[in-house]
Amino acid sequence: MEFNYKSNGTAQPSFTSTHLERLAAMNDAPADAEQVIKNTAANIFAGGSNTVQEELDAVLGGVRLPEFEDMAALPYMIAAYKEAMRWHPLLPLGVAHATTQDDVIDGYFIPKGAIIFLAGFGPDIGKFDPGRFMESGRRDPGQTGAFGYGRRVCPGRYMAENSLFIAVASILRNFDIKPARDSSGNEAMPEYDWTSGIFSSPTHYQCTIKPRSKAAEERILSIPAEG
Ligand code: HEM
Repeated sequence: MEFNYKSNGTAQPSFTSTHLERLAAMNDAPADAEQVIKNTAANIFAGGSNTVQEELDAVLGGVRLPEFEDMAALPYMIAAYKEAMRWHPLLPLGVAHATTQDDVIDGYFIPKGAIIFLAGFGPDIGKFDPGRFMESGRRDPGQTGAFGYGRRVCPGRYMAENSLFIAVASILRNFDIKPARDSSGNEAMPEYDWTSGIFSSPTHYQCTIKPRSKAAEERILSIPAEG
C-alpha cells in the first residue's frame, strides 16, 4: 500500500511528515524504515495524541528510558525544548558585541564601535509554538537564538542541546509536571515573573511533580543513586 500522506498538499507538519521527508532525503535508509515510521505513527494515533509524553511513550514502548539514539524518532519533543529556549532564552539579549567598522545592514547605518545586542524576532514571538521548528521554511532548527549568532555563537551549544534532550526526555518520560492545587483542590496555573538582568529565569512558582505511573516509579527507583 502506498503511504500517501500529502496527496492533496495540505498535510500539517507532524511526526509522520517529518520522518517521511527525512527518509525521502536519505540514500541509505534501512529497508524497513518506512514500516517502522508507519507503525510508530499508528501507535501515536492510537494514543490519540500529539503531546511530548505520548510521542515518548509511542517510541519507547512500556519499559525503557530514552537514549541519544532515540533523538531522530522524537521530533516533537526536540521542537518543544527548542521552542522553550527560543520563547524565553536564559540570555534574552545575548552577549553584547561592538562593531569594528562602519557598516550598513538592511539600509541602517551602524557606526564603528556601536554596541550590539540580540533581540527576539519573527512572527508571534511571545507565542509558545513548537511547530516553528517542525514546519520547513518557518525557522531554521539550528537557530533558537538562545546561543547567539554568527562568529561568536556559543561553541557549547551541541553539548547543551544534547544534555537538554536527555534531561527533558527522561523527566517527561517518568514524571507529570502539573500546576499546584489551590485550597479548593483545583489546579491553578502558576503566576510567575522573570528575573531581569543579563540572565533571566522564572521567579519562584509552584507546581506538582509526580511519577506518571507505578511503572515509572519502579523505573526511577531502579536507577542507582549517584555518589
Ligand atoms: C543552555 C546552555 C547554554 C546557553 C543558553 C549558552 C548561551 C551562550 C551565549 C548566548 C553565548 C554568547 C554568544 C555571543 O557572543 O553572541 C555563549 C558563548 C559561549 N558559550 Fe555558551 N551557552 C550554553 C552552554 C554552554 C556550554 C555547555 C559551554 C561549554 C561546554 C559553553 C561555552 C561557551 C563559550 C566558550 C562561549 C564564548 C564563545 C566566544 O565568545 O567565542 N556554553 N553561550
